[in-house]
Amino acid sequence: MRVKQEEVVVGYESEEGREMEMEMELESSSSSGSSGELGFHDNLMKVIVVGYALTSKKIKSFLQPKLEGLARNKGIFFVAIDQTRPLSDQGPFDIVLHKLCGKEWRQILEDYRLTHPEVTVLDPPDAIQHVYNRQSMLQDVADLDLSDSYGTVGVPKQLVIEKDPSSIPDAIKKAGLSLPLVAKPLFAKSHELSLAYDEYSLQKLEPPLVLQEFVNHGGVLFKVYIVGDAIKVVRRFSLPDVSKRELSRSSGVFRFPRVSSASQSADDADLDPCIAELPPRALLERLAKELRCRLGLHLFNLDMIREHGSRNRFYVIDINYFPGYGKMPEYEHIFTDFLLNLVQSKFKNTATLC
Ligand SMILES: Nc1ncnc2c1ncn2[C@@H]1O[C@H](COP(=O)(O)OP(=O)(O)OP(=O)(O)O)[C@@H](O)[C@H]1O
Ligand SMILES: O=P(O)(O)O[C@H]1[C@H](O)[C@@H](O)[C@H](OP(=O)(O)O)[C@@H](OP(=O)(O)O)[C@H]1O
Ligand SMILES: [Mg+2]
Ligand SMILES: [Mg+2]
Repeated sequence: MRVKQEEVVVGYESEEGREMEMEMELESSSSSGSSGELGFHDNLMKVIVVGYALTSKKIKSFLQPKLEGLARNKGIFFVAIDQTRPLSDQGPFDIVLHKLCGKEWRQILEDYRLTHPEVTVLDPPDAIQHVYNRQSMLQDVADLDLSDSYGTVGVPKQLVIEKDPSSIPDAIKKAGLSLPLVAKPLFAKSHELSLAYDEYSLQKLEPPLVLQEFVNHGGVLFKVYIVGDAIKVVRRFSLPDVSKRELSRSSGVFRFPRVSSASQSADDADLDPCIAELPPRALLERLAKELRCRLGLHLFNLDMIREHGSRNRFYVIDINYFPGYGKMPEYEHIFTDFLLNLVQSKFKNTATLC
């Protein structure tokens, strides 16, 4: 029997009814070829229903046919959440995957988490809010102050300008920030970035802002994607270094509307090995584990740069919740295994972020 995915969505009178129906779907899909990977096929334990509430842009980039196909082979079904209906009337879900804005939506999710502790909501709205603010997002990295034999990880010096732009030159001097500076909107949903060569030009910008020291890093950054325990790193081109000479000769502020997304992969580029060498695996594992725990998130990425000329002095400059996993190599396998493990460990009562 072939059950269309939309039919899997609603209307099971009992959990057993839903499982029976989905097992049939599983049997029919496994006869057309098994992935041979981690899955529930062989013992027909339980299928996993993942309700998702995502923008159409995110659905397009993330929920690609290859992901859905691989998931189905592992017994995972993605089901669109209907935002016009109560969440409790839908599903039942094992996992809720979401990235939507708004206070009202956050409240709906919070209420649902309280009334449905058996469902894993990826991730808790409060933890997501914490990384949507460019001041709080880096605080945990600063507190961690990671330093071991593999290297050090910090954050660039920064300050927040809440309101009055005329206070900027004094605030910069008082905080002892060195030029050049990058100015970013305090709220990370906005991606406009400006690079300032002097403190006075920054008065043109509209607070609330974060002003951050620009760190020379050879024009290459590392995107560290985290999906639960899994880590994948890719290289991307970034803003070029600013020399002392250039700094002394220039002034003004240069605006970049969406510098990060526009930048190309640097994985296949012919680069100086001192710049291109990926951060040490052991350092990334420690960092990811600590941040998963401190941030209370399963799904995020870090933008990391290596200070140019240093051996392994790294800075985290940005943290993004539920980033563009479609650009992460092998994300389909990594993500589906993550969902399986999540449900299995919840079932065995061993689920933990830390
Ligand atoms: N402190 C810094 N030093 C050097 N380069 C920086 C710094 N901050 C930002 N950049 C550069 O500007 C880019 C955009 O900054 P950032 O990642 O903070 O913005 P974003 O809009 O949140 O990006 P994303 O699309 O990853 O969410 C970075 O990818 C990097 O190239
Ligand atoms: O994966 P990286 O290069 O870090 O960039 C991501 C941004 O950080 C995310 O904010 C984008 O997702 P949203 O458009 O859902 O915010 C996300 O959009 P996408 O999922 O549509 O690709 C990416 O642009
Ligand atoms: Mg970024
Ligand atoms: Mg960002």
